[in-house]
Amino acid sequence: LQVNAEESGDDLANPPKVEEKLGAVPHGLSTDSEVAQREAESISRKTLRSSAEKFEFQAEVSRLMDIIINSLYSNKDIFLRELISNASDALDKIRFLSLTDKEVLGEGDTAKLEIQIKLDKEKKILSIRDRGIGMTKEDLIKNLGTIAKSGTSAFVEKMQSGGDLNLIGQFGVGFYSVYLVADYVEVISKHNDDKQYVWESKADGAFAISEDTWNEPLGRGTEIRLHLRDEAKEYLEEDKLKDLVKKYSEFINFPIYLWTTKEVDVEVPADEEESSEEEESTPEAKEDEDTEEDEEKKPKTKTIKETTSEWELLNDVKAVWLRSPKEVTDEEYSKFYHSLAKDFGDEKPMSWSHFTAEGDVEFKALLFVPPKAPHDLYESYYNNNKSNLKLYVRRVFISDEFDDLLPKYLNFLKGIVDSDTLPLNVSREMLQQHSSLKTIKKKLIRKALDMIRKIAEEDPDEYSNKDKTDEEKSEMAEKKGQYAKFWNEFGKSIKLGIIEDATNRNRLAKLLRFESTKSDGKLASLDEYISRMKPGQKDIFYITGSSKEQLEKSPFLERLTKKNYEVIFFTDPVDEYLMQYLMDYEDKKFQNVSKEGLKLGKDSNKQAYMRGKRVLEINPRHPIIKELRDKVAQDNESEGLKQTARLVYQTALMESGFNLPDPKEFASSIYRSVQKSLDLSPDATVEEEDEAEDQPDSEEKSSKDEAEPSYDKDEL
Ligand SMILES: Nc1ncnc2c1ncn2[C@@H]1O[C@H](COP(=O)(O)OP(=O)(O)OP(=O)(O)O)[C@@H](O)[C@H]1O
Repeated sequence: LQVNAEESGDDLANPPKVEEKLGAVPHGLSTDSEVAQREAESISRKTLRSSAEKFEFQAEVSRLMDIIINSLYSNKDIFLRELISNASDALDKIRFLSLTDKEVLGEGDTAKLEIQIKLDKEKKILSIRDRGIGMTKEDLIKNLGTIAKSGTSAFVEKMQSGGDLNLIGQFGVGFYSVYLVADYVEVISKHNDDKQYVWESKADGAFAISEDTWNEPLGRGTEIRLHLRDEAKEYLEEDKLKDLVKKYSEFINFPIYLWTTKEVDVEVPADEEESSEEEESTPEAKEDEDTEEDEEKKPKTKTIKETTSEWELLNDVKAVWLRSPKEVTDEEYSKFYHSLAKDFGDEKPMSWSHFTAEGDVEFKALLFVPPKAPHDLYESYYNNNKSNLKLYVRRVFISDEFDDLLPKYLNFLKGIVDSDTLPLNVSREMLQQHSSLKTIKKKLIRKALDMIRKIAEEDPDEYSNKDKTDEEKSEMAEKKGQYAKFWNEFGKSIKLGIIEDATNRNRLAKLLRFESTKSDGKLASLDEYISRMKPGQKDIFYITGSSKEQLEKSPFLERLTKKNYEVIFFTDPVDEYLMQYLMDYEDKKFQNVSKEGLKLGKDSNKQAYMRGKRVLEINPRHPIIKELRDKVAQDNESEGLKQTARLVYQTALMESGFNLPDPKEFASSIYRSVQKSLDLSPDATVEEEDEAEDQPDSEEKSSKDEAEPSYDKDEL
């Protein structure tokens, strides 16, 4: 596991001395005196290099740096994992580019995808170097100072209200944590498309950039040099760094080496006097000696202490997800989650699912439910298709921003997917179109929903556990309250799922929790509601409003509670919308108790029907009607008509307050009337849709409604 510095030929291994540099300036651009001056300037740390181009940090970044440099935060260790994580990201990027263009890797040492850490005790410098993608001059200016990311102000706000600095990585500003331990930082970087540059800053509002004409050429990649503060001397200890890498960066997928120096015993030839004495012995005496037993022979060597240096590998790069789940301990899963999610809080993930999918599309996946929702979970929800899963193809990292690997509502999950089926040597765009992705997505959703269901099943507080014995419950004590916690953090995502994912609507509805008139201040599920339904009760009753307190005063509610019906309180703004999609559950329809229709089932249905019909027929400018007309006018072939029928169906549902007795039939009748008005062929009707077959016409349906009231009039 150890690499000799001489063999590796690394310049970190043999830092050039100033005298050497003066003799042969690597890039040949500076005079000797300039080099000496810059070297002196950088070491004195009084000012940034005088000849450098100066920049001001963007205001938010500057505030962030102030907070960090003045922080009394005790866990300063975190800077190392942030730098290693950045180095690993940079290596992932160049490896990805090399899939389609091998040349980008370069040759010799430059092509080695690894991370190196080196200490200079004398100058108090800690250096971390990667052979990743590197940064151009423009990248350095943008990434390290002038463009504030969305997370910058969020993090500053968090810090000002006493937040935890440990979470810095989640806000995308991890680099700046270097100022917890250093008062002066240099970033030396070389991108394939640019010259080598040095970025430097003392976190005093400004940074400087110079073309690097004095350091050794990096080939490609980035070296971060931290000039440590006096109180951060501990980071010059090899053992400290070994511990930190073990603790925080164990799961980095590239080798991390530390340049270690140690004293070792070495055998050297015994000195000349002793050997010459031996040479002088007589031939007879020599013969006698030879015939004596071997073990009595004294070695002609001696042991001395010598200082040697070598690269020591600190991590084991075997990917957790490729191991068998039986072999991975809970602690390892937990640590892997922290490193993957850059979530270094104290809490374990709520749950995980580690599985292999086999068949036409093969992949391994490891999904986690985080302990907490990230600060920006629902920010720009509708414009963001990017999942939080890292996609690998045969162990090569492809992207952590892959579109549509999971549906949006599951974007709170973290994890990795490693596929054997996807091709390696194609662009990200082509990969994005690959047919296997649909299957992967489908399987991931299933597994994710199963994992969430299990959180509930294993929670002794959950209704589903009522039939468990006390012993089983005590075994599950650790999971007590987990589902309520899940619901608190991610309940909204489940509701969005019900709205967006028709295929899994029922599965998601099982995960729904709410308070009700009978839930006793706790959360209840729909299954629990059904189990408490009164004999003869056909529907699930709910009421929507801004708070439970307000709803409890509602006269609509009173009418039902008097008769001992349970009513669900939906108080989240998204609930009203949710109930437009969740029309039934286990064959029970949902009824809003504050809608007029509740008086009589038959009236309710008929009224809703008429209301929807009126909206669609009377308002020709309704956007859906307009779209419908355009579609039908453009294309009266069956595909266009099917789409149109679907549109009408959805609109009908929406416009009628989702109380339609039979929306398909309703859609059908509206559709026919639109067709008529456009004078299209009577053959091309919605009946072409499988689902719409054998529907009676609307008149018949209305009379059927009357014959089948949903409620017993007397009961209500
Ligand atoms: N070693 C590196 N090689 C190449 N680019 C780097 C390196 N370190 C930092 N960068 C660039 O600087 C940017 C800012 O880094 P920073 O650590 O603040 O945020 P981040 O890496 O995007 O997010 P996080 O802190 O969550 O890792 C990165 O996005 C990357 O573009």
